[in-house]
Amino acid sequence: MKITDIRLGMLRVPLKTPFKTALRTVNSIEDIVVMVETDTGHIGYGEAPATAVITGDIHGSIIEAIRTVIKPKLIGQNIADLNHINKLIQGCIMKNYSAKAAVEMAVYDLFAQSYKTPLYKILGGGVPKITTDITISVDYIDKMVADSLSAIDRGFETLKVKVGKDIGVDIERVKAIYAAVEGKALIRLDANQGWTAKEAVYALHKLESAGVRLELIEQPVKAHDLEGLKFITERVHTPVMADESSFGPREVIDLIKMRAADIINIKLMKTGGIANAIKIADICASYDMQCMIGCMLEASISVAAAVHVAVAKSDVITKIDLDGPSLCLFDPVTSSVKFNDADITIEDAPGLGITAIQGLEMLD
Ligand SMILES: C[C@H](N)C(=O)N[C@@H](CCC(=O)O)C(=O)O
Ligand SMILES: [Mg+2]
Repeated sequence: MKITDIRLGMLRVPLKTPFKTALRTVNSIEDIVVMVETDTGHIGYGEAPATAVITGDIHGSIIEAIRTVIKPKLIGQNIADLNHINKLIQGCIMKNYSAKAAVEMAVYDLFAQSYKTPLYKILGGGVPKITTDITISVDYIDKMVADSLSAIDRGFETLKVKVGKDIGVDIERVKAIYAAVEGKALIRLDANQGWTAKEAVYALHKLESAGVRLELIEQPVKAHDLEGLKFITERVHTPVMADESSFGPREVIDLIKMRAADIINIKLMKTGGIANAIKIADICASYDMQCMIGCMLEASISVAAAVHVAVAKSDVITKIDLDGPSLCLFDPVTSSVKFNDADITIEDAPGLGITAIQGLEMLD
């Protein structure tokens, strides 16, 4: 099975409600879809969101990186040579992790299709059923409480509560949500780099001493502020998770050696794809460290790839934040990965099992 072409499309999906974090507000998903075509007629699918504030990637850079750098290296390559192809993708251009991830997951899709097997089985197997949290966007306190209660009504048992806007209001936001959902849902916080290290310690001590039990705090400080992350990790009981501070395996090794965080959030758009995500999971496992697998604001093609990774590495990936499809007004993708609010399952079909994408605009 040889690669004959790589085609691109744009997938637009409106969100149910605006997605608001300390970094940005978004009303719809607009992702680049990658289709890797082969001489056997098989097509592998991938997807890349333009999360400029986190990865630096924009639509134009994703398209250009794939068209002008990655594609010429991959035409003619045999899908059976998966590791060789991965090396070409990772080595042909610096950074551009979302473009690399989208192409690499399409190649993995084809590799698994060539064995007529679901991707997670090729990655090591597992039980094809996981449970995700749901994001509660940062907003007025009453709105966040109402959103939390309606998420619980939809069956979500873990809420990823966005903070990081204003430390005083953030403390009140979390107290109010905790009072409303205590005993019904677990709360994890994500400040998306919005606090200083001292503010984070202050806020977490206030919350801890008020009896608010949090599962974890994700990325309280700026991505580059590893010393700040360590300062917080050493001073609070709440586990600290690195998100924007950890992209690839090298950053994760640095964070572990510094003891700067307790948990790592793996995202395919930060690692540049599945191979590095698995590498990070294995590094963390060897240090007895847990991981989350997360997503950007992404539709269900790339999130499906993350679901396959989560299932195969469930020994170390113990926390799931794959709520992109649940935030969408509808799912335009038909695949073997079924997103049913908190419950995500994989049916038995080769590769990522994608059979149709509604409303895809071709870019070439
Ligand atoms: C969508 C997911 N729950 C999430 O919050 N992901 C990111 C933010 C992604 C984005 O801005 O697109 C995170 O910070 O964990
Ligand atoms: Mg985060």
